[in-house]
Amino acid sequence: MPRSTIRLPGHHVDWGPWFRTTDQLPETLTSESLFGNQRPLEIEIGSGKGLFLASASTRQPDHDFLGIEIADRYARHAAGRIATAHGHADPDRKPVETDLTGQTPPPGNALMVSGNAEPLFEKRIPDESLAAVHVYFPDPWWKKRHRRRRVVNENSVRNFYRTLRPGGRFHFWTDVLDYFEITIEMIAAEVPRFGVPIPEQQAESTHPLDYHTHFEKRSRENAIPVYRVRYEKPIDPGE
Ligand SMILES: C[S@@+](CC[C@H](N)C(=O)[O-])C[C@H]1O[C@@H](n2cnc3c(N)ncnc32)[C@H](O)[C@@H]1O
Repeated sequence: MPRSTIRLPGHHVDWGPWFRTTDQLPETLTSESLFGNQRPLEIEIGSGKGLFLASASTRQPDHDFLGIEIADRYARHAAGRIATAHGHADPDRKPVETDLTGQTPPPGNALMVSGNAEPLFEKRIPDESLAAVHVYFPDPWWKKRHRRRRVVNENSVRNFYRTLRPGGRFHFWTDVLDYFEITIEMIAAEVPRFGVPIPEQQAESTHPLDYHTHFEKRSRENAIPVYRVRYEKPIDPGE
């Protein structure tokens, strides 16, 4: 489904401190280097419009959340949504540019990065450092010859397993049955220590921003089935 042109945050939202380009990031990505604290760190790959990150980070102030989104305009839009969710929107704010230098520390427990998650997971996230990895409704790349472009692939699931701490979670939701089935088989073959996928439920929504993500909302409004699972890294990964 083609994506509509996305709005950038307005001047009334001070979103710059919630946004980074990849070259503004510290070399190693941890709660300490990104947020200056020791909270458990959760990463979402492909945050789209940022609904999950905005709601999860306000719901769980004792965790840090990093969203990585390759489409720059979406990453900026998502930073605006997060800033708004954390009360950094003011209709009376003067129309001044927000700070996009990456110098202002994130004012809360969430940060949006504009860039490709794959190289970041390859080298810049320490082993056993993450509390969770979230991938919701990744681009399907339907054609067989394009499947290697999927963000959940042999290499990325090995990196998810490596970077999750014992007990850490990998959440994977999709409305593409083929992606779901191939991924479940592939994880069983590539990272059998992840164990069996655990089905996840989505509660009924009471208002439009109550959905887990925008694609979840779209799927449910169109009665499209959604396949939702999580994996948990064993507490003793040697077992
Ligand atoms: C189908 S959208 C789903 C967005 C959101 N998760 C949701 O459920 O509403 C998939 C998103 O993943 C992003 N994406 C694709 N490949 C990526 C990558 N390698 N790194 C970061 N983001 C990526 C796309 O730009 C797109 O915004």
